[in-house]
Amino acid sequence: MLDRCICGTQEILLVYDITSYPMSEESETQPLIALVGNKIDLEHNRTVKPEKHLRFCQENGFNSHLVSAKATDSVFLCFQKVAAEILGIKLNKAETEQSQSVVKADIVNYNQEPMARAVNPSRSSVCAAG
Ligand SMILES: Nc1nc2c(ncn2[C@@H]2O[C@H](COP(=O)(O)OP(=O)(O)OP(=O)(O)O)[C@@H](O)[C@H]2O)c(=O)[nH]1
Repeated sequence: MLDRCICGTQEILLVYDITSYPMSEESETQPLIALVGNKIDLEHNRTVKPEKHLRFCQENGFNSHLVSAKATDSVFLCFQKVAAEILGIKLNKAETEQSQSVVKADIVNYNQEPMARAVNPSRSSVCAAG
């Protein structure tokens, strides 16, 4: 996957500070790495299969996140999970659901449809969910 991210590149320079010894050999903890798949609002245009995303995470020991930077709810949840993992906190269901917006829709009873329209003609009574 990395080769795809840097396609068209002929060389990559890794620059470090010769006056500061790399911390990785002295530090006992390694940073957590997560793979974040963006644009999940464009599921119909998906070209990276979910299995491939998950396999890559499993093979490399990465955490997995799927977000849409456009529909920002999932981005907040992603950062919430990352922060919880760093702090060693286990998020409960209520905590993970609080950042996900609830979509509300009217329930249509077609048998009473004419009456419902007469009572509240300005409200739409049709809902389409994708
Ligand atoms: N639908 C959708 N569009 C997105 C999302 N995130 C970014 N985009 C759009 O994708 C385009 C590229 O976004 P950038 O923020 O410029 O990302 P980038 O990595 O610099 O993109 P490139 O320069 O194309 O590699 C923009 O038109 C964004 O509006 C998303 O979650 N959903």
